[in-house]
Amino acid sequence: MTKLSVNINKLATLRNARGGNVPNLVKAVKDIESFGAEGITVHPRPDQRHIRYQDIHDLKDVVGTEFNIEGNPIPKFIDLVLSAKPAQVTLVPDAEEAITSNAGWDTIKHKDFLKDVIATFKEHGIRTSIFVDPEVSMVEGAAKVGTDRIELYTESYAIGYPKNPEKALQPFIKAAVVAKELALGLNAGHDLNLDNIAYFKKHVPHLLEVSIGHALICESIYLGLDNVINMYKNRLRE
Ligand SMILES: CC(=O)[C@@H](O)[C@H](O)COP(=O)(O)O
Ligand SMILES: NCC(=O)COP(=O)(O)O
Repeated sequence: MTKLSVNINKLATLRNARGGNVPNLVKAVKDIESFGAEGITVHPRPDQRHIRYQDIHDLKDVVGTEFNIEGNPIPKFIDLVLSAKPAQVTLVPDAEEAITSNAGWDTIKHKDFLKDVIATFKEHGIRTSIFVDPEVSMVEGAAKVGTDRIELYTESYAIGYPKNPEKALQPFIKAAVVAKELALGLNAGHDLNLDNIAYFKKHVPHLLEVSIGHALICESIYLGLDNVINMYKNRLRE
């Protein structure tokens, strides 16, 4: 079964836009989980443009499903995650000024750093995942740093899907097969949406979790949050 983890970054963007506390993230998380989400994902960036560090403290005892905290493992991020003790931490090599996540880890170049960071989180009982491009060499490098899971960065699939779904998906199928052979759990995310998720789920084996945020929140403006969450879940069950 592939779990749906809802990324609430863009609810925080909306909240911050007016300087108040609407939408209230605590209420939103409770509602999103009641609608059927199987996880909550947040990505506190260094500039706290949407999810703030305080949000993590406010949400850590509210999330009743799986809490997944994503981010670049700078020291203050590591301290934040260790204090929150989420179900999962996903390491993302974001440049601070990046408008969004735009690359997976070079798990060969950063092997020693990733080994140390992952060991720290695992010592504290936190499941680890690292954000990687769908490249076999990067998946093999991920296995060598001791991570529990990888998250395949799906932007290239989202871009290629409308033109040639089969071609866009090939690297992800290969990466998924290798991940299984190396006993790595498989997550995926970035730019997945209601149009492209079913084909991805149908053809990529061993997929444990997808984390979806930007498209899901935008689709919910038209179709409603409860309805959209269940539309994703139905597509993940096909
Ligand atoms: C790692 C990834 O692709 C997303 O989880 C990321 O959280 C999106 O970040 P923004 O919501 O800031 O675009
Ligand atoms: N890890 C991907 C994620 O959490 C959400 O990415 P997106 O759907 O906002 O592109």
